[in-house]
Amino acid sequence: ASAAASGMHEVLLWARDAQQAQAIAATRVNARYLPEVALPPALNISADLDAVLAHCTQAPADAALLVIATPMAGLREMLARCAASLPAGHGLLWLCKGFEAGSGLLGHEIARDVAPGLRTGILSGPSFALEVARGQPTALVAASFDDRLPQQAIEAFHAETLRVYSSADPVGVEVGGAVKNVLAIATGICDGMSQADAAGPGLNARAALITRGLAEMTRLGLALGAREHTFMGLSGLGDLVLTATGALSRNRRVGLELAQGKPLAQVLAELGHVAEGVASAAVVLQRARALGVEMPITEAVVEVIEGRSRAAEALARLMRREARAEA
Ligand SMILES: NC(=O)c1ccc[n+]([C@@H]2O[C@H](COP(=O)([O-])OP(=O)(O)OC[C@H]3O[C@@H](n4cnc5c(N)ncnc54)[C@H](O)[C@@H]3O)[C@@H](O)[C@H]2O)c1
Ligand SMILES: O=P(O)(O)OC[C@H](O)CO
Repeated sequence: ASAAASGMHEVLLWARDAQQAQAIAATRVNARYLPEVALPPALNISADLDAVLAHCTQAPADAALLVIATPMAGLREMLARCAASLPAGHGLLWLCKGFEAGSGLLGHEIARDVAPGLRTGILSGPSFALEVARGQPTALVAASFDDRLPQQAIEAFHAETLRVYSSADPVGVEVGGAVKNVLAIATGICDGMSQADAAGPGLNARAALITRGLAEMTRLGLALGAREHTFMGLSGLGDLVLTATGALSRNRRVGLELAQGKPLAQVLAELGHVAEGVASAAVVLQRARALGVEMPITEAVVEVIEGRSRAAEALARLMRREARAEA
């Protein structure tokens, strides 16, 4: 919202917590989630979703764009509420990266269920919110089955410090965004073990995890109907490298702290933000198994998250796997 409001558009930010919305409007700072960033004066803030949606309906369908920025757990409800209020053909993007716990669905599959009349898609790619909000250079990808929606995203967000590419492969873009979170937990665990023991896994192991992680992300994506080259792009390799190695990643931090032996519940309580890879890991594995896709790194992450393996055992099991062709 901050990025768009710095441009030429009218931007309305909805927050579900009325007190928080009031505080943000009064102080121009989101003290709980982005305390370092001063919000643009042009940004309007409201806690009344019906009023926000009614305002959107006044604009022609091609001139207004809704962006859902909740965790994956809130996407279904938000899509349903938007679909109930917006006229058919309205454009809507989400930023959520994950598989829905329970249903095991990706965002575009949920949208097909609950918002079939809207033109929907994903805005994804390597983008720590803090850097985007500070105006640090970032490249994103907007993906949709609708051919006009990526262009709308470009018109809304493409600017001097934010490049927006378009993609017609929402499946690949969503698989990349969801699986990289699980792989960032894996590299966090690996790096946490390296920090604890100089004779433990090191930088070679991290590079191997990222590369073989990309291979398993691609295998799942192809089985779900994605295009292979998407995984070499911003939402695949790009977001994987960022999240697996970047100190701002919450998923990576979960892995680092699990490697220190902290219980998952404590790690999540201290984090205070969503780490989507935690909820997505088991779902990724479930969908992979249903499709006959092997995802050994994801399997190791699930074992550690569920407390069935210690990090060292999970790594040893990965190393004992039979030799195979790289491709
Ligand atoms: N933070 C980042 O750098 C970043 C970058 C790109 C994409 N994402 C993705 O965006 C999504 C949100 O991440 P975040 O970092 O903002 O999470 P966060 O935990 O920091 O903040 C989540 C926000 O959503 C609100 N929220 C939670 N559940 C909700 C619900 N059911 N309905 C409405 N609001 C709800 C919370 O009150 C909070 O304001 C995730 O899927 C994440 O993977 C995050
Ligand atoms: O902090 P993370 O691990 O949720 O990652 C944030 C973004 O998805 C990075 O692109």
